[in-house]
Amino acid sequence: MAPSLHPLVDNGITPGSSSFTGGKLYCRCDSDKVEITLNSNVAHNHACGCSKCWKPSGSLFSIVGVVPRDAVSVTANASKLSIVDKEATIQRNACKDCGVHLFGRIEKDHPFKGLDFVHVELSDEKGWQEPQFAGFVSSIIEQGSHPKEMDEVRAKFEAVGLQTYDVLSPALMDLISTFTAQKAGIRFANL
Ligand SMILES: N[C@@H](CCC(=O)N[C@@H](CS)C(=O)NCC(=O)O)C(=O)O
Ligand SMILES: [Zn+2]
Ligand SMILES: [Zn+2]
Repeated sequence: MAPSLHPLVDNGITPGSSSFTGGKLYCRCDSDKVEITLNSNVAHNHACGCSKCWKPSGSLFSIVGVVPRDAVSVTANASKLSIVDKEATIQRNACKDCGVHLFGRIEKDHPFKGLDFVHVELSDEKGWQEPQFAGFVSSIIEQGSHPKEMDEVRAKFEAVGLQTYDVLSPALMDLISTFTAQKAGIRFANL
């Protein structure tokens, strides 16, 4: 049987709603769930194959998008949250009991500082932006996927209309490089 990429991808992509303005995320504990309120839809939602992003069990990929950090609040059971790796660029706040990552925050100087990383499958609401692309695809090999399965994995993404990349999409890589260039003193006209 072909491996599951992610439940939000395997059977085709459901488009989100441009008028959707946010909702709540919950961890997967049976009781005393951590609750996060997002006052925004996500942007740049995508599949990520890296080893650090939270994935549902049985899935090869995470689905992760960003929201302005001002749009994120912990509205219940904040005491259950703990940062997975304080040294990582993205400080992923996970539920200590069920392991789900509720939000990832960047505190250091970085092009994506000010944006929090979230997984919209933790919400019951419909309307979240649909995945736009698949990134860090080759990284699944580092977690045990066979190199010979990669053609099939990329073909499955392409069949549902998602482009695959081995880092991020060109638009996001351009943003990162623009930030790096500006930090080095390069000034671009009309930007
Ligand atoms: N091949 C590496 C890639 C890790 C990586 O660079 N992940 C990206 C996408 S989430 C990133 O921005 N990481 C920053 C971080 O995890 O803090 C892995 O799978 O662990
Ligand atoms: Zn939990
Ligand atoms: Zn990732």
